[in-house]
This record gives sequence, C-alpha cells and structure tokens, in this order.
Amino acid sequence: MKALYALSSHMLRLLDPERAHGLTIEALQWGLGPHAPESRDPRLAVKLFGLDFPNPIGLAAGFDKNGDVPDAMLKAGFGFAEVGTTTPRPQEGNPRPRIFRLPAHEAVINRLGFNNKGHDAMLARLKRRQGRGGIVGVNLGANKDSEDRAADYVKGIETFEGLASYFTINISSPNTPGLRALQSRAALEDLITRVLSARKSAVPVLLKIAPDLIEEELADIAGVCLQTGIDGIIVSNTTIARDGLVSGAHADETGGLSGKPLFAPSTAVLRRMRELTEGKLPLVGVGGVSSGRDAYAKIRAGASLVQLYTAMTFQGPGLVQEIACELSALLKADGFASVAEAVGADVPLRRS
Ligand SMILES: Cc1cc2nc3c(=O)[nH]c(=O)nc-3n(C[C@H](O)[C@H](O)[C@H](O)COP(=O)(O)O)c2cc1C
Repeated sequence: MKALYALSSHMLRLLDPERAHGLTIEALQWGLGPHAPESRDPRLAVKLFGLDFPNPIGLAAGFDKNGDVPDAMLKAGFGFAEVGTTTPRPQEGNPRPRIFRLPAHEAVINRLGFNNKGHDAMLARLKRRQGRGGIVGVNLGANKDSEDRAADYVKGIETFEGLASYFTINISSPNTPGLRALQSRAALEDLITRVLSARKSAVPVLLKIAPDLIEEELADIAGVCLQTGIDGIIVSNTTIARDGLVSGAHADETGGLSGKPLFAPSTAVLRRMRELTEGKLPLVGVGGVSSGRDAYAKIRAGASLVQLYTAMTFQGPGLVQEIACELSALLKADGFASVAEAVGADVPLRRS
C-alpha cells in the first residue's frame, strides 16, 4: 500500500500542481486515502484547550479549503485537521497558474488568494460530519473586497461556533493585499477584541501570524495576545522572503513560500514568540516540517502542537504516520514521557 501511495504521489507530481491537488481531494473523497491504525501512544497524546489530541501532528490550513476531507485526513493519522481558509462570500482567487513547485528545495510558492466556496458551502460540509468526533479547526479569513474585514472574522465565529473544535484567525496570508496590516498593534487589538466578544462559548481562538515580522511587531503581537486573552498563536504562515533559493525554476514567482526553506525562519519566530509570551500562551509550530525530527525541533522550540502541508505534497499522505512514529521514538530516547514535557526544552525562560 505504501508503494502504491508513493507511486501515485510521484504521478501526481507530473501534473500541474493545482490539478494534482484537485485529484487528490477527489481521491480522498472516494475513500482512497491511507488508513492509519488508531494511535494509542500515550507519549503522543496532548491535552490542550480542553481538547484531547491523539497526536500533535495536524494538517495545516489550505489543503482542505472547503472542508471536503477532514475525516479522511484524520483517518490518515493526523491528530487534528484545520479546514479553510474560508471567507464569508465565495472567491475565485488569483488567476492561474498560482501554485508552483520547487522540487530542488522541496518547496512550494502559492498565490492562490483565498480561493474558496464561502461560508455556506463550508457550513453544509461541517453539518454533514457533525457528531463524528475528531478535532477539526476552522481557519477564518476576510473577503478581498470586504469593507470591514474584522466583521468577516466575526461572521466566521457566528457561523461555525458549535461545529468547529477551534478557530484560527488568519491575518497572515501574503496573497490578499493589505491583510497582513491587521497584524499591527491597534488593528490587532480591535480585531481580537471583536472576535472574542462574538464567541458565545469557550471555543478556543488562535491567531496565525506571518514569519516575516520584525522584532517590534512580534513584541506588539505577543503583548496584544497576552492582554486580550486569545488562546494561542500559530507560527507561521508562508513567507515572502526568498533567502537561500537558487533563482530560476519558479523561485522568482510572487506569493508565499512554504516547505523546507521555511523551516529555519519559522522556527526562529516560534522560539522568539515563546520568549516574548514567557511560555504563557500555547503555540502551534508550522513551516517546513517534513520528518519526526523537524516536528520534535518545533516542540523543543516551544510548540505544543505542530502542523504541516507542503511536505505531504512531496512525500504523500502516509508521511504523517512516519512522523508520529519517529517523534515518539525521539521523545522516548530523550526520556520525555509526553509531548508536553518536551515543549520549549530548547528555550529556557527567564524567571521573573
Ligand atoms: C497551496 C497552499 C495553500 C495554503 N493556503 C492557506 C490558507 O488558505 N490559509 C492558511 O492559513 N494557510 C494556508 N497555507 C499555509 C499553510 O497552512 C502553512 O502555514 C505553510 O504552508 C507552512 O507549512 P508547510 O511548510 O508545512 O507547508 C497554504 C499553503 C500552501 C502551500
């Protein structure tokens, strides 16, 4: 079976990336994805936000923009799946081509621009899976032409509360002009306050940030997050930087870069966020994770949970099981009885 998935991943890589992605979603809808044996590894179990994660490896947003296949991804072994980004009204996104593979770097550049079928379509899908269990987060965005972007996030909370295990406020996509300005202090304070007061329950709300922020911006975000009482921070979205890429073969395309080259910069921001929040806020580490060792490094840098997307497009959906297995072995080798024990092991906090 593993060989079959490797072969199909290889064949999909010969197709245009967006076409390959569409076919993958269809195959998963047909039940053709991998089936991981249910993990009962106590070392990998994480209790956080009042939720029980069977393992800390989650599917990052953008793979399942419309909520078509969260259960297939949970079945493949992910400890949780994040659907979206969803915007109130459907959106076409940018003209194609808008996803580019950089195989030499095991990286992708995308400038999709929040293409999605809108809240109504996502709502119908989430209602259909209601009662199935499993942790499914909903990643919220704003329409490109929205006059009050904060109101779009509020709408997301109002629409999906009761169906989402948690929410992610995504203000860090580089492909919606002006969106990342919501990361600045005053805008962020207003946004988070409005979003949190729209919530009727204790559903966790996380903020997803960019890796391209300077120290002052990171300090502002940490301050606002601590002060408003948001539940956690996802570090990070794709980067607009192109450091270390050999030019040519799509390296100069506009958009957000993900995959291996993002690992170091996103982990550095994660580490800094742990310091700035003094370990008081749970962090989710995303960016360039392609092995158990990478996931472990994110955890040691401060992540309580980890997510991935790009590596799966190169290595196939069986990757998550391999990562979970390797992570468990690494924790054991270092004498950690749980993921929680290893969180931030590389980032000692100053005692005040
Ligand atoms: C094709 C593509 C589409 C994405 N779409 C979204 C999105 O809609 N919302 C979001 O928050 N992040 C989106 N992301 C970012 C990922 O969730 C993740 O933060 C980033 O890719 C880094 O992780 P990775 O290196 O494991 O892919 C997208 C990434 C890719 C490659």
